[in-house]
Amino acid sequence: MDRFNSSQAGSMLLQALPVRVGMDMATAAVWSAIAVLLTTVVVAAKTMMAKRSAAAAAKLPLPPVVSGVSLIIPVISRGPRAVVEELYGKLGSVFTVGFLGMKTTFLIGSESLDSFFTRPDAEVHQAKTYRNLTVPIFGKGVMYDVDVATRAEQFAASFEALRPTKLRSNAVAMVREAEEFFAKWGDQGTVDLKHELHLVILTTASRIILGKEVRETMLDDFASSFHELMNNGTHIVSLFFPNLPIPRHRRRDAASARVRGILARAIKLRRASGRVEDDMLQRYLETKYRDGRPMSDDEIIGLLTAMVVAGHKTMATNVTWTGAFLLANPNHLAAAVDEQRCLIARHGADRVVDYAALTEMDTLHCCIKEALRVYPPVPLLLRSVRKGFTVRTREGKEYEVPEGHTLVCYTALNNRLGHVYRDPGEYDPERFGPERNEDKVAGKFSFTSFGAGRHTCLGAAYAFLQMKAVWSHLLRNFELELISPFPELEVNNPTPGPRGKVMVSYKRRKLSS
Ligand code: HEM
Repeated sequence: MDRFNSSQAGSMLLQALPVRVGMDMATAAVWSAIAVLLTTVVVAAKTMMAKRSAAAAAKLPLPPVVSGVSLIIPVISRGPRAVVEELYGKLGSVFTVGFLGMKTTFLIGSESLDSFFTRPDAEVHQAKTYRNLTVPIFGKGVMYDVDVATRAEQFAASFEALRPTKLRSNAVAMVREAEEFFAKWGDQGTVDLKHELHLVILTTASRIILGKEVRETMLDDFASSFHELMNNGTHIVSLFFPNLPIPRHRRRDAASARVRGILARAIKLRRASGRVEDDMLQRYLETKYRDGRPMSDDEIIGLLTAMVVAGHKTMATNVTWTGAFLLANPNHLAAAVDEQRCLIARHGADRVVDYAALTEMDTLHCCIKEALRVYPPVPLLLRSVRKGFTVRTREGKEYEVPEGHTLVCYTALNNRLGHVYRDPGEYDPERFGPERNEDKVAGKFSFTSFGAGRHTCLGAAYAFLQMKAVWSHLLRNFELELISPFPELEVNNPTPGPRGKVMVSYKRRKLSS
């Protein structure tokens, strides 16, 4: 292309020169010769430069490689994070794991992650790696099963329903749902907090995302089918072999059919009622693609499922970890309770907690964010390389990452780097306070629990509001105590949460200023 442009420029020069100087044939011949010479020199120089830069690129080494087979036993015995951390210590912030002919390159730390988060999909592709897991759950024709442009339109419709103006009304619904849900608890008792929090998050999502029809008439059916879908559809095996004929996948597919049936009924009811509601279902019903085509029912069902999946396990997991950490750390619990006391003193005990009040809860915000840092609900982000690129490591080395590699942003380690976070293994919400701001000062990809860049989470603001609505209600209305051991992390799950039950005892109280 460059060569073509240079020749073209040369011939244009040849055509233009005689006219400009208005000369005789001899002079024109001299100028023509000069032009040919110049063109030849330019073309030769460009070709040489192109060859040199290709040679330079070719000379860049590939990242150091380690055999995946040698990691199987360490991963099983010590867990993936410990193993990746050890490789990071030995090989630096960029390295490749080779396994069964696949090459997976880990990019650790803010300095190495730029290409992962900012390159266009044509070069660093997101969908391919997530398709296996999501198509059996969301169905075909949505999210990672469509081209980038269609997905962008589908996300734009979803984002419309998550805008700050919408979040104001969502916040009221979130607080109301929390009040109604916990009103069912007695004056004192013992509960599995994990189970309860999963339910309250799902109940609220069913109101704000799926709408009144599901919330009021089909919630139990939806909750049990959705639970079955998530339990069976998100195993690590499904990420690699989504259609393996195993009982787990048969249960997943049956649950998926039930969820689809429920959502199809909700759409029908909404259409028949002629009502216009303030929820995500309404948003999709009113959406038209750029070419004027409305969304099909199948697409709406797929997107509604996708939004509940994207938000439910992630938020439910994180509110549970937040609870476990607060109940295991009395000083941070006391700080979060004090903040609620101050807000009650400032606004009065009777003022309903609304969007403005939730956004004032900075201490609680940091407690939630710190749980997201320590145990990110999505610990592993994936991409595939379609066009090779150069990466510069924190240690100052340069590598070529070639086409065909899978890329990993391993948030579980990225969020715990010692040069970014002080005592990274400690639960310390104050690290996000204005004095320390540890994630901000260390580079823009230091905290990747919501991803970053091109595909950053669309629901982060929604998620913080929802999680604060739940915890501000609990802090104001209950004294809680963790009575089971501090939970361990689930294994073999791409979105791991706390393993087993998280038992707490509660006693009702009315917090005052
Ligand atoms: C604590 C809660 C949440 C966490 C930890 C979380 C985490 C993430 C992460 C890590 C990504 C980036 C994936 C990648 O780069 O490959 C992401 C993307 C996304 N999230 Fe969330 N999420 C949460 C809540 C939500 C909620 C409540 C919604 C919607 C209701 C949502 C909708 C989305 C969507 C649509 C994307 C895709 C964005 C894109 O690819 O352009 N998330 N989320």
